[in-house]
Amino acid sequence: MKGDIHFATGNQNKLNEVVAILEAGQPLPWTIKSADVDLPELQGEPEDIAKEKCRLAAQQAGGAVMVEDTSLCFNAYKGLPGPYVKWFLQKVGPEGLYRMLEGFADKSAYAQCIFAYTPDPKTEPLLFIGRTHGLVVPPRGVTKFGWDPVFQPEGFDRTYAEMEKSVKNTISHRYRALDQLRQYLLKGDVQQIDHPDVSKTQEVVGP
Ligand SMILES: O=c1[nH]c(=O)c2ncn([C@@H]3O[C@H](COP(=O)(O)OP(=O)(O)OP(=O)(O)O)[C@@H](O)[C@H]3O)c2[nH]1
Ligand SMILES: [Mg+2]
Repeated sequence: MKGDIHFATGNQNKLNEVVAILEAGQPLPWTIKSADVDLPELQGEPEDIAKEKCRLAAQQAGGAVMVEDTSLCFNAYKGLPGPYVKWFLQKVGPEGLYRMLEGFADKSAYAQCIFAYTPDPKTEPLLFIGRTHGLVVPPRGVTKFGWDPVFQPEGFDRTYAEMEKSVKNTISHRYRALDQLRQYLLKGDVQQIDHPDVSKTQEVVGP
């Protein structure tokens, strides 16, 4: 047992998926704890956002920390709304996201998840990027998680929202990024330096 890694997020749906993905794969010799820290919505390129988010989370949480930032990127919009999809979703909902592409023949998009991991607050975060390509379609399926009803991954005739979670969690942007982080943690010589001191933490995946 190597210690704790805090997954800092304010999004319960992300946490549920991360737990399910980690539990379905090769076990990690770390305990993953959730840290409900309030992270700012930063601006810029997704890679820079994920790194800075990780630095801020590590300062709050101490010890080893992972965060993720998710983008939904329309090819017709050269990658927008990208990391700003959260605001678009809040204002116009999934239906409005689909309508943004109404005048465009190209409805292709990709979902991108970037995990950033640091073993301690002083170390530059490492990035693990996962993309799933697909189409933006009129909403189908139960709206439980953000834009899931309008994203239909390549090779499927169902949207993320219509799929079993166990299927989404083997092809999703989140799975693809988290699996790389898992491989890194299993192979890498990762050492924990500080002991985390977060008040709002909860063990979610044990070794
Ligand atoms: O339908 C969805 N399927 C997904 O798989 C998914 N992953 C993220 N999202 C949404 O996209 C925005 C990302 O913004 P985001 O990365 O800043 O997340 P967040 O602010 O909710 O949490 P966090 O930053 O505290 O971790 C937020 O609106 C999330 O709800 C998803 N929606
Ligand atoms: Mg956020």
